Amino acid sequence: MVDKRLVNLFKRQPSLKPYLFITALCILAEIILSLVMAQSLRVITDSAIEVNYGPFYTYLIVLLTTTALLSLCVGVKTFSTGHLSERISFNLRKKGTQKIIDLPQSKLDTMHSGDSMSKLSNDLQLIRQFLEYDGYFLVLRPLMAVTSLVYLLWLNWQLTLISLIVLPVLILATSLLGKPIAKYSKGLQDELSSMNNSTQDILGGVSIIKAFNLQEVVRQKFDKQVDRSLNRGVELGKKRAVLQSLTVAFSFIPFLATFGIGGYLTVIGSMQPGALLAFINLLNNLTFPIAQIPNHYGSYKTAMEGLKRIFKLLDEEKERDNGQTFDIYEGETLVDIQNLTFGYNGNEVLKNLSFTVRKGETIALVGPSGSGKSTIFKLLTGFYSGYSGKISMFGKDLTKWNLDGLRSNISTVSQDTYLFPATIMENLVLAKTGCSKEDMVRASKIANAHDFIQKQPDKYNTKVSERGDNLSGGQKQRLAIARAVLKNPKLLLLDEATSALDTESEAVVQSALEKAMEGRTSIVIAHRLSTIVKADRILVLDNGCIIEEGNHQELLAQKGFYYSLYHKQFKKNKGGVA
Ligand SMILES: Nc1ncnc2c1ncn2[C@@H]1O[C@H](COP(=O)(O)OP(=O)(O)OP(=O)(O)O)[C@@H](O)[C@H]1O
Repeated sequence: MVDKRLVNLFKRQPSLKPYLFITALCILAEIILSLVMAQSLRVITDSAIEVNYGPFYTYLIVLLTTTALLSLCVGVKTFSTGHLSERISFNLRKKGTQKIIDLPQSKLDTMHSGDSMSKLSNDLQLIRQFLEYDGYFLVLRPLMAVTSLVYLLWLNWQLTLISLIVLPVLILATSLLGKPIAKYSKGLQDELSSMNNSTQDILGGVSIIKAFNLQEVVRQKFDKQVDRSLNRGVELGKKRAVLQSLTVAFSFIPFLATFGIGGYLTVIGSMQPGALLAFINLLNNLTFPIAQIPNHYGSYKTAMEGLKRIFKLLDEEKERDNGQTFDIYEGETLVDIQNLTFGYNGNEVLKNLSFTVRKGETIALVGPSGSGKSTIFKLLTGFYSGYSGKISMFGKDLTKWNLDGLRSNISTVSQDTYLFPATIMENLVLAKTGCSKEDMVRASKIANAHDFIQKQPDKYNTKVSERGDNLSGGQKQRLAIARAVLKNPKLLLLDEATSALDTESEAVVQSALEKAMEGRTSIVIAHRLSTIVKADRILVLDNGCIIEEGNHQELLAQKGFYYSLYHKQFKKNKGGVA
């Protein structure tokens, strides 16, 4: 009955055991105290009618003590369930975020960030609410109902059976209505998740939306999504409303029966007034919990749906963390690729590639868009696996490398530069923990970044805003180059896409890239003629195959694919962007 994962949540956190124990004690105490309270009411009433002061005062004290203990119990229970729910939801959030960091890039590329956000916010909130409130009552109320029933039967079994004649109808009605509630809750969670995805997409692409005047289209699409979620929410609300009113209606019938028949029995002297009072008091503990159980159960189902979605993320396989970090490599061939074939989802993108990169060389990758240049980078850095053929990095097979170890030897400057919302200095030093200020300034100078950093309001301590919006595209790229240089890598992977920059900025970035490459081994996805001309070797890719290889002059002399690419793309840009 109880979801195994829920049990495991507690099992995995032994530090929560004391709080679970306290919560269980509170449940037990509440049950016992409610029975004591009913019994006290009974004796107090009867002894007052019989003018018997001894038991009257004794039970009055018992009643007052019980009330005080019940208040204490509620306080302790609120603290312990609050603690449990917070600890568990924080732990899940921590693990979920950690898991996202640990996922392989191939998995991340198929996920939507909005969906992950939904798991770590909406779903977690539902779990938190359940653990803090409904979970407690889902255990307490059935137990309370059973003990109250036993006490009622002991008090007057005939009246109990008559009063509870409608109980099966109440249980049936509430459980029948409880099922669709769980179904609608799941639908609502899925809708909320896809709405989160859209919000994330809108936030990420707001400038494009404005630039292309897509506000109305996006608004309408989003409105439709909001309407769908709203309808689900309204439907859920309707079902809950029917459930609530049915519950109230049915739970009143036992009281009416008790008042009528119990009142009559009291008048004719077959039942003591105190017993009637105790009966009514405990009847509340029986019918009310039963009526509420479907609500708590609905919340349980919703929370378990959320937990299932979170566990789906937590159960994803991590990027491999095995392998070795090898010592400094003294050989000449840094990269050796033999018969490399690779595809995404069964579509071959790289076909039987073989090439080497020797120490100190600059290799330029050129080829039409979609020919597989960036994919080579993704494989060399271990972001994607599942290739056939052999990739040897720094003298060792890539599969033998520990990925952190491998990546510590490589710096990548990609087309999209990501800067963290932190200071410029923090963004730079993450490349090399413990580097000195001098190292950082030196790297920034190589990347043509030092001068513009000095002009920022707080120099190296200037805060970069979200997505680096307070910096120009060229400045962001130069910071990314500085970060790459600061790492002092054995291999530099550069994507030279400077097309988004104006001519002046592009020249500064280009010179930064050239300085970064000096004296290093680099593979460059080349877009500029100057880079291609200076490259030791050019690999010409088309449709995932290396179709030509050589330096600029050799390739021109071949008058093949490169020759026509050069005339179509590079020559007209004369040192500019392809
Ligand atoms: N994560 C992915 N999932 C599925 N297909 C992908 C993925 N990444 C790239 N591709 C496909 O692989 C092919 C090669 O892409 P790649 O990015 O390597 O080309 P490229 O030569 O770098 O292109 P460009 O010069 O435009 O950046 C393309 O057809 C692309 O659609």
